[in-house]
Amino acid sequence: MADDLKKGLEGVLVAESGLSTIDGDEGRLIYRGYPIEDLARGASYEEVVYLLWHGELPTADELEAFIASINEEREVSEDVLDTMERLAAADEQPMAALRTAVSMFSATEPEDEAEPEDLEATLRKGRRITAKIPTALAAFERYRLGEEPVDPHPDLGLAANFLYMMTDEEPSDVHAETFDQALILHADHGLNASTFTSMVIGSTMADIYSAVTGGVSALSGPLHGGANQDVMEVLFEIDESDLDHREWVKQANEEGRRIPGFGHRVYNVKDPRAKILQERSKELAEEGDDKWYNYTTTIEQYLTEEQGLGEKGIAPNVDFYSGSVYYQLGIPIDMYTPIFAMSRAGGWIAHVLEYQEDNRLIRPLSRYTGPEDQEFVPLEER
Ligand SMILES: CC(=O)SCCNC(=O)CCNC(=O)[C@H](O)C(C)(C)COP(=O)(O)OP(=O)(O)OC[C@H]1O[C@@H](n2cnc3c(N)ncnc32)[C@H](O)[C@@H]1OP(=O)(O)O
Ligand SMILES: O=C([O-])CC(=O)C(=O)O
Repeated sequence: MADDLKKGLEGVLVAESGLSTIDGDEGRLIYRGYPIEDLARGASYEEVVYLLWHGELPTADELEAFIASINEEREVSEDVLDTMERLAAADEQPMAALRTAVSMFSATEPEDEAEPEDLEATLRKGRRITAKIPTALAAFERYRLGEEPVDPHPDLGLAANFLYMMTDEEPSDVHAETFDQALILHADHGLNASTFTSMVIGSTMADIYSAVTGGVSALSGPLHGGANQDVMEVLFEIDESDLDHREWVKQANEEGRRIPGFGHRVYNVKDPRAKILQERSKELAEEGDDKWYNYTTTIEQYLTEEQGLGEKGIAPNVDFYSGSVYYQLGIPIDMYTPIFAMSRAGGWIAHVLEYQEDNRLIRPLSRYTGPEDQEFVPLEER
């Protein structure tokens, strides 16, 4: 039995994958050989999902067919809508509503009899999940606002359509493009905690709905996707405090409080996605309110240079700048993590498909530290 314990599985190699790779020292992220910067600049979210699922960028015809096959699956059942309405009325968190919705999608899965080994069927189910997540999430938001859900817009892509369904207004080109880029940047990231969760579930040959529901659950935590909401909460806290934002951060740091959006298991330098989102945040700030952009850049500079976090390899991760981007797009704060899930679903599905092609049950070991040789005492004698 191996006896070297790797807490948090740090540095443990558990699979081979052709999907994405990270250079944590150089700050590079690559999806199937393409630098994230090129994809963010030139592709759409749907193109990137096609790339992840099929291994190659689509031709124009392939993309058109792929988008059509997603768009025709956008509707969610009345049961899902009713549930979103009830959860909104009960003041449930959108991430919990999304977890419930994804789990419910399987009730209307037309291929629920397909064998788990039928990866073509899994791919089609993956398309249905990808198509329905924005609809369910937007409906939840509409119900929270006391409004009726908005039907999907047949002419809008996944990113723009989500903003449209949430607000009942077609987004500007700048907003739609920025949001599409954010989705691209969040689509995949090696064996992060939520992807690994989906893979573990997939490795039991459970269905893709279970794997994605598990991914949503794992992403929700503040150490993972939940940090994007926390960043904005911290910015509000700073704004409301009497302290200047540098002083606030200094004090928080001295109190041992972790700054959300900083630090990463793999990156020792600034996350390349944070760099792109920072640029987008700056552009949006130039159009409107530059307060949040200024806070984030000053805090980054202060923590990295003056507090020396940079030297320790603790730098902004993707969550640090996504919050101020989404805020400037007018998206409610508790929607940030569900939006991350909306994008990452593409990556979860890709990893499950890839792993199940040559599946082996994931089942690591733990070292037993409990007592030995206990003598059982019957209940009535205890
Ligand atoms: C999409 C994503 O999931 S990106 C990550 C989103 N999460 C966050 O932004 C939450 C804040 N960050 C963190 O909590 C961590 O950096 C994690 C969870 C992301 C990574 O955790 P790990 O790889 O396990 O690192 P670990 O928790 O061991 O920290 C290593 C060192 O960096 C320090 N550190 C890590 N993150 C931070 C932070 N945000 N602020 C200050 N110090 C930090 C730790 O205190 C520790 O210092 P020490 O060695 O002196 O004790
Ligand atoms: O890779 C990680 O551990 C976390 C992360 O940045 C992501 O999932 O995008």
